[in-house]
Amino acid sequence: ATGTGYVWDTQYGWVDTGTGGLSPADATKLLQPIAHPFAHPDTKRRLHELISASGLLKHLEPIEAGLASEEDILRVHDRAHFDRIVAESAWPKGGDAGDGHSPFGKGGHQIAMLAAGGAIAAARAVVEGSVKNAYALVNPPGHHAERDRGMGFCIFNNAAIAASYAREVLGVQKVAIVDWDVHHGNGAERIFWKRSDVLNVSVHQENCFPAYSGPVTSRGEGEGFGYSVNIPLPPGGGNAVYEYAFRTVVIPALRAFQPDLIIAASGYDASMMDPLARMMVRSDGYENIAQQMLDVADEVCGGRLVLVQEGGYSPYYVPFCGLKVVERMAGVSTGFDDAYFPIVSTKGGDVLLDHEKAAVDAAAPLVSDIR
Ligand SMILES: Cc1nn(C)c(C)c1/N=N/c1ccc(/C=C/C(=O)NO)cc1
Ligand SMILES: [Zn+2]
Repeated sequence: ATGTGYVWDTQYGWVDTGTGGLSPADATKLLQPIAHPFAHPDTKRRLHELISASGLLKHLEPIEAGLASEEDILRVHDRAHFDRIVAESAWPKGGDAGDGHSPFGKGGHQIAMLAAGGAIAAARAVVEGSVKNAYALVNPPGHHAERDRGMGFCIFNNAAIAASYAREVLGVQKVAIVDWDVHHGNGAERIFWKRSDVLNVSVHQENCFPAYSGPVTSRGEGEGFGYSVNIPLPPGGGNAVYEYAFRTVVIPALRAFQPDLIIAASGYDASMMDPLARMMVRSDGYENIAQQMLDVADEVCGGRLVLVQEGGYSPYYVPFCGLKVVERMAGVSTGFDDAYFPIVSTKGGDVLLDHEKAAVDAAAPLVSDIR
């Protein structure tokens, strides 16, 4: 198949993230209400609008999100979690995903079901071959959501739900989930912790969020031992360490696993301008890892690659990072540059530092336990 599928739904721009940055406004703590909380949906709406205004949208195959079914959600999440989200979604001001810092508005369960449905629709289009690869620009994100609870702005684990749908409904045998959001992909890791037919690889800033989650020693259990790969990176890493981590660990892990489908939890919060982490990746750094993923997908699974949007909190920079990634997926150049490149290009991250190389080299031997 050729063509790049694209999922966006207007309601992804309607996620109500409340009045606080991470903590809701609280006069007793002098926490003021804020117009653009960290997880405000405008950041992802701006990425969609840049994809549209740049002309790239015309080169993409639109894929309808549709609501995931209860059955789709329950392949990954407990009934109790699902029922609580639906119940709190009926409250006048909505509820919380599960950590007290992840609010959603009234009717928010519907948008979360659309996000999971968008990831499913993208995976289905790729597996059925109506497109070669696909970008699911979904919201709210999902990679922190575990079976029994949401956290870190995540309600349902969109990528894990798509992976389970591909395996149990579409008959895909081996799925790899590669998470380059800057925060640890704890959700899919826990969900597939004991499985060896889903490989989970997470590249993240060490100890950023969840706290103390995703050390290199966290490798899975039983049948699943070796099929959770964690590459924690020291703060301050930029293009160089991400290029090195993908070239020397992530891509070899995918070659060893030989998946039938690759799903990427694609967040842009490792960027030079993100408020919720301390990495320094630029748009050209994201282009590089995207190209490495496209090449290995061509090599091992006929190019079957689905990117599912996760985090990314800079309304300035997420649009340009995402634009460059989707351009690479579609093999199209819009002719528009990263408008922030003059600002971010002189700030470093281009040289692999010894302690960064050491952190990646610590994870390299993990690949030998993948078959
Ligand atoms: C502070 C604090 N205090 N407490 C108790 C909690 C639960 C706190 N949450 N911190 C957070 C929550 C979410 C993120 C990023 C999520 C993301 O982008 N994932 O991809 C970062 C920090
Ligand atoms: Zn993140």
